[in-house]
Amino acid sequence: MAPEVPVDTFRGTGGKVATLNSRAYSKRAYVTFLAGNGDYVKGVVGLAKGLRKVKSAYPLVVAILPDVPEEHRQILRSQGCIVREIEPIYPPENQIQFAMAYYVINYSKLRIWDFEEYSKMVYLDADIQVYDNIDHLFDRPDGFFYAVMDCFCEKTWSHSPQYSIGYCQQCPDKVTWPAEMGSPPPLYFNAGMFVFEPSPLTYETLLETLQITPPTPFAEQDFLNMFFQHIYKPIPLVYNLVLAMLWRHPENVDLDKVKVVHYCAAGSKPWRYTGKEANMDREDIKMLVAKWWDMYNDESLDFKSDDAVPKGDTFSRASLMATMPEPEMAYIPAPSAA
Ligand SMILES: O=c1ccn([C@@H]2O[C@H](COP(=O)(O)OP(=O)(O)O)[C@@H](O)[C@H]2O)c(=O)[nH]1
Ligand SMILES: OC[C@H]1O[C@H](O[C@@H]2[C@@H](O)[C@H](O)[C@@H](O)[C@H](O)[C@@H]2O)[C@H](O)[C@@H](O)[C@H]1O
Ligand SMILES: [Mn+2]
Repeated sequence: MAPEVPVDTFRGTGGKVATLNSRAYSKRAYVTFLAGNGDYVKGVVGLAKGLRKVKSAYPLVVAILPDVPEEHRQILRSQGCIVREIEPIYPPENQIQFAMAYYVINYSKLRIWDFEEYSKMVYLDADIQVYDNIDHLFDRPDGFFYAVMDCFCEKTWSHSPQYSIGYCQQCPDKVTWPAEMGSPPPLYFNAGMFVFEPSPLTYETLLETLQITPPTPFAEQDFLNMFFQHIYKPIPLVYNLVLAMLWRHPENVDLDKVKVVHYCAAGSKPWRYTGKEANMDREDIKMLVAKWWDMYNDESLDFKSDDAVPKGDTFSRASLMATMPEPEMAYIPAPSAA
């Protein structure tokens, strides 16, 4: 009986050759975004260690702006990250004032659609931590944009009609959208985490559309919500717990089930946490910040060169595949001679 050769084995010699749909085997990766020479690099290190702890099968790509210092780039490489420099993206000239200044650099996130060597990516902000394996998100059907719904109740939304009437998509029956204000806003996602497919065509269209779209308060988050409105698919909150949900919609949160925590509430960035801002003295916030630091300080989670091929029974074929070159051809079991 001819030896069985796993169908998705990478390049080899001999045996009958069959081409496979290369998309089925194209690369997947997590991706985050880093700008500046400040302490967000700690967020990326924490994220890299968190993904390692949950045994993610896919690498972490870090899209960095040119202002990220070499020392920080080295730290990221030493943690097994794939560091990719990108050029900044600015919204249309003389209209920047309409976006909250703090968010303008986030338009540069759009460069990740240009990472066309990847067929599917999961974007995660650097102030996000992954506490449970979420690799299965890569298997969601292609052709959609997956992300978690945001909340409109924080003061950061005070510019919006939703906030002015107390409407939030997290509890649409509490304050119903008044007919005189037209139809309720379409479902709106938080852009700190999303599942997407890089593509040259999408990338080109994003940039062209951006040039004719006046900036708005939540910058690239508003823009992405407008751009992907028709293919946006909400995914459960466990994949991106926007911390304000803990005090704004506690009925929607089961902390024991949460897989991904997004430290986006004012004062909640673990690496600059003081506990002084509103809600930051809550026991659940203190627990989540401590959990982030435990992960960040856990030296057993530092990248080691043999990490590429995990040891022992914890290793999964997917993780081996993630470290193997993309199969250009594959072998199917040669017909048995017997
Ligand atoms: O000085 C900065 C500000 C932002 N970011 C990146 O941009 C993302 C979005 O900003 P932030 O998470 O602070 O926004 P929030 O989710 O808190 O609104 C961050 O997570 C980082 O990945 C960065 O690298 N350096
Ligand atoms: O550039 C706009 C940013 O908008 C989002 O953050 C906001 C949003 O979540 C609001 O709903 C909250 O009220 C607010 O606190 C929070 O900062 C994304 O997390 C971030 O990645 C980025 O896209
Ligand atoms: Mn964030």
